[in-house]
Amino acid sequence: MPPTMDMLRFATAGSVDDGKSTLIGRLLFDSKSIFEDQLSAVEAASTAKGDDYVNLALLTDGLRAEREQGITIDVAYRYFATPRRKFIIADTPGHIQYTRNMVTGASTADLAIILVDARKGLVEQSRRHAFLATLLRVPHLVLAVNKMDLVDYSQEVYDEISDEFTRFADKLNVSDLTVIPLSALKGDNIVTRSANMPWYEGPSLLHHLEHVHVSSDRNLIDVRFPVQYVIRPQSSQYPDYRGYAGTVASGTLKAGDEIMVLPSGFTSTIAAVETADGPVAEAFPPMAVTVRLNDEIDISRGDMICRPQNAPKVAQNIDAMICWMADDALRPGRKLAIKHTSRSARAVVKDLEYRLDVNTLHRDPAATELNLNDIGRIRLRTTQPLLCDEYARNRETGGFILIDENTNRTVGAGMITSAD
Ligand SMILES: Nc1nc2c(ncn2[C@@H]2O[C@H](COP(=O)(O)OP(=O)(O)OP(=O)(O)O)[C@@H](O)[C@H]2O)c(=O)[nH]1
Repeated sequence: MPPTMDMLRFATAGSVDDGKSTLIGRLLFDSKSIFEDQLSAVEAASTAKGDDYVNLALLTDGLRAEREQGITIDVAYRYFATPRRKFIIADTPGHIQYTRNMVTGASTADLAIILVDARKGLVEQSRRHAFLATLLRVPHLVLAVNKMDLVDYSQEVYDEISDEFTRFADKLNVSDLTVIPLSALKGDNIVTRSANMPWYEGPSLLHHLEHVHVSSDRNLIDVRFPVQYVIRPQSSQYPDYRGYAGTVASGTLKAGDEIMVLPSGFTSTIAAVETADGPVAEAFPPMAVTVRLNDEIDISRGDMICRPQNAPKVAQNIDAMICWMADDALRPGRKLAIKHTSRSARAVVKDLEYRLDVNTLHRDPAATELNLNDIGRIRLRTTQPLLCDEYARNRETGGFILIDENTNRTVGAGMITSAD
């Protein structure tokens, strides 16, 4: 099995105080990946607060505070591992600008955990999180019904929340949903099945995270290799060396494959695929590699290597779902910078087709603007063609971000629905 396949990236989402920090702390703690010194600091802080247990939220919050001293990073990534798998958690602070954070954290995730407080049941944000996760095509969704200890581990409470959420998820076409009752604080159903909930027959959270099948989620069919750098050492030792470096977005590449380069349309065959550690027999997503070709053709940054019979669209009219992330509203006529794969261009918003009410899934075609955290469908015209696919088919070549050219801030995340 390829080395990157035993890794799971997941994101957590929940409203304030649902227990996200406690859950992440618990996972890190129980998988023994907390550094001893951090742990003793947490113990000291917990004792100082008069808690009679180690407050794991302090750990996550402490790490988060460190990160918040830097201003540009919205999402912190944490790592832990079990003998079965490596895990990357995108920890997205819940309160402010949660759409922005969730989009950032979930856009590359294999799985999203949506937390709810068992005492409160589903709230508006739970539906929004579920909607965003499906909009971002996160392949696996977990509804974690937390704080079960505070509802006497009641099956009735759990069933009601689980049923209501499952009905909502059906409307969204969630492809894989798992609902787990747990207590992040007490550790029920986190690593092992809890004796407090004998009526629950599913897996513990960690067992599910270790076993959920993700390798088939990756698109290994459509070859898409956006060129990030052209490497020409210009040294007398390698006078003719020319390589194209980038990250495989989808598909597999190996020596001998016929390829086409867009937008030029020139064709060639792959001479070799190389990494920092030497040549490899095959490259697959998300490997960072350098591709060499058997013909000398003109290729620059932002070009795309694909297969002659399976090419992305070359398009300037882009229809997309947008999550708007800025305080100032998005209106038709606005000009923005667009970043798509390794390509940058400028774009103008031609039309706002509708704004979506995430709770009811109702479309409002009369809407004239998108405000902070709004989701809607827009039409863009770009100055240069994008080499793109529909997001439903390819998360890498179907996604883009919009940037305000005055402030250089990311103000929107887009998922292409069609392009011509
Ligand atoms: N009884 C009980 N309390 C819990 C559980 N999980 C979290 N809590 C408590 O709920 C409160 C909020 O937990 P946090 O982990 O800080 O919540 P959060 O969602 O991360 O909140 P933010 O970091 O502010 O977004 C804390 O007092 C926790 O100790 C649980 O399973 N059972």
